[in-house]
Amino acid sequence: MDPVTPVPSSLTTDLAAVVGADHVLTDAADVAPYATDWRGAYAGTPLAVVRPGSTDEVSAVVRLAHEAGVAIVPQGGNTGMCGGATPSGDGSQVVLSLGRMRKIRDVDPVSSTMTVDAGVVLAEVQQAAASVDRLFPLSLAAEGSCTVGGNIATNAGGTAVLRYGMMRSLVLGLEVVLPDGRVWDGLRSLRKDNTGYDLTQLFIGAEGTLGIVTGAVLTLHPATPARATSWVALPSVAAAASLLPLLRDHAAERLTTWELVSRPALDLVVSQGVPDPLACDAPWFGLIELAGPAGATVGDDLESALGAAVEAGLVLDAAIAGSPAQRDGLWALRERISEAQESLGPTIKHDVSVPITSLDDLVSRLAPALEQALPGIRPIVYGHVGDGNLHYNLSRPESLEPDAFWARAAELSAIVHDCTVELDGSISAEHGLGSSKAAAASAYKSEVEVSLMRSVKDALDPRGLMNPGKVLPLG
Ligand SMILES: O=C(O)CC[C@@H](O)C(=O)O
Ligand SMILES: [Zn+2]
Repeated sequence: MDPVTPVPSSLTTDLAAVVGADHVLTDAADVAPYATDWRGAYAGTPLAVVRPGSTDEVSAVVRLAHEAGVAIVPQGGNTGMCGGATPSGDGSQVVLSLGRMRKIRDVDPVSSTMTVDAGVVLAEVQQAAASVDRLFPLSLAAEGSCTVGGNIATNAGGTAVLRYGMMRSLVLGLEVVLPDGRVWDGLRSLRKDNTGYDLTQLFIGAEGTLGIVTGAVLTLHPATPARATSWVALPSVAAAASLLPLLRDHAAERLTTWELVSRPALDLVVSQGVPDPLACDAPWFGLIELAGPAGATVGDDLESALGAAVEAGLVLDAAIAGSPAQRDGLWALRERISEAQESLGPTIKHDVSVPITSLDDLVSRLAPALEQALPGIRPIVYGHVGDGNLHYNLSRPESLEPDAFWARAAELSAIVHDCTVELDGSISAEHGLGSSKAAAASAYKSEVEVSLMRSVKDALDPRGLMNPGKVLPLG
């Protein structure tokens, strides 16, 4: 990386000439919402916040920053989990918000594609797909505020990955502003394009460290208005894992969601007013959803699957949603956990995945190890069991002050991550690395893998100005 160049005082004036003075923010109060993430877990001090309104403006902003040697932190809905969109604290970085780029450029129900600006909110993409009787299946709790550019940058997951894959399975083409300001127009909607390195996939999940995604061609799926949803009580995590092949045998590709919720996670959302449909004294619970086209017999499939599961001792009790309102109630039990946990103080988050057959082992090893390290610690465990992905999130013992708990984060995370890696897992299944997990991920990867990643970064961003310190640690 170049030595730090003094920032020319003309930079903000030049930026204002590109995007308009109203869209270059420098006052502390104006930049505050962009300086920290939604949880307030990561905070920085940007040199300025710039809000371009088009790809050409993004390109011109990046070119100016490149000439000035100033680093850029791209930001979408600011709903990330790992500090990936938060600037450093030294006032040297410009936050580039994509929030004004909100056009749906094209919807094509015949080829089942949609072309969008990066700043379009995920829920708007879902609605635009529904308006032509199609489905955009990415679904996650932050869908009302996260943006498609952020979903692409982080390769977002959510609750329908089991059936549709992660964001990288839903993108056909991209438009990217490169670190020197050039624009790569890869907005192709081809299903087959076997012409060399897959640059589209390279930018997905790169967290803005290789360039800024400004537009995307998304792939749509057939609408699934027939839904059957159930909340189940489970004897163990092993039962949850064994249930997956059973559900698949009964529902095949109609199985969309298989989510796991631990007793403490359920108690937390219930304590915040979400009704518990079972009142069953079980240690684990789950949310199952089947979806299909109009007329599909998903209700019958679900009932026969649950009957077989009860007979096999994998399910203790089950409630099936009888109306859309009841379905929303069951989903709230799962989707409200993340926000509800914030009421217990700072959360030390872990987003780990292991082979599904090792989930039980992971949970059985972690609970005693963490309790021994910090008696009274409260793990709030839940996640996407069908993907082998658990959010093993830790809240402080009631008697421990938040700061004292936060000070133990590295040590507690090492316990979770070491165990995950011993079981051939990943320390970031769906949230990405941001600044918080970049160093840990590099430490667990082989030297060969890290050096390949560094080669890619150096080739595309030789001056290290695109979201420095994210994905790969500095230095
Ligand atoms: O807050 C979290 O750790 C998880 C958020 C999200 O990925 C979820 O699955 O609810
Ligand atoms: Zn998740």
